[in-house]
Amino acid sequence: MKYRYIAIEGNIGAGKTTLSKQLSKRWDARLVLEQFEDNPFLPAFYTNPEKYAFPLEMSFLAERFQQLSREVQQTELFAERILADYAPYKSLIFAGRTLDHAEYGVYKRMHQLLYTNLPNPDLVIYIHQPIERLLLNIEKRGRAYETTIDRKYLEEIEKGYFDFFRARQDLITLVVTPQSDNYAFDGNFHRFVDELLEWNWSPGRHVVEVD
Ligand SMILES: Nc1ncnc2c1ncn2[C@@H]1O[C@H](COP(=O)(O)OP(=O)(O)OP(=O)(O)O)[C@@H](O)[C@H]1O
Repeated sequence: MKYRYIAIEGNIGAGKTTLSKQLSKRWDARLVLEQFEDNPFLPAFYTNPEKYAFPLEMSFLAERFQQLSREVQQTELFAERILADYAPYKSLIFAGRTLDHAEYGVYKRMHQLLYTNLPNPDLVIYIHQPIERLLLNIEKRGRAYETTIDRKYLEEIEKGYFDFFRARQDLITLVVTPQSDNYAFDGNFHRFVDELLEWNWSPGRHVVEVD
């Protein structure tokens, strides 16, 4: 298997979780899903970002490290494919936006200390969606605490991802813009992703046209 550990990434509301669930069934892969619903700081963060950003980021940091150590590191001996709906660096990107300079300094050190022990995905598929579409998706799913998410926040998170991809040319990242709103359930899109996994990608960021 060329790419055993794969992560689906993308901005808030891009459809990562739905696509990951579909692909994990298709590939019979071990599915690793972000557990954000259990984080009590998330609703608090959206009402008072200045006060709750730091505890939110620290709790995500610990929780995701634990989850990835368990699911990815400890299953390394098995041949099974692993599919996660987030990459280990996701919170680093969010923290770059949500924390102030000094807090981010502390956060980054903690992240480095913990995450150097975790493997990076062999391949990341970044689902790129226009901001308008993200806003519609967020509205449609109707999580009460997400109503304060605006265009500016989504643009900043997107920029965080793109800056990260530019800086980390050692990782393989495929940026894919789906053509239909229903892409996560679309057999053609699934086949397109299957084909992506046949290629020997060089490290770096690749923008891939969906056919
Ligand atoms: N590190 C973080 N800092 C702040 N907020 C975060 C962080 N990680 C996740 N979140 C928030 O948690 C919620 C869930 O994240 P996200 O929308 O990316 O996942 P999702 O709902 O599974 O996405 P998708 O629609 O692509 O499946 C969002 O409100 C997101 O902003």
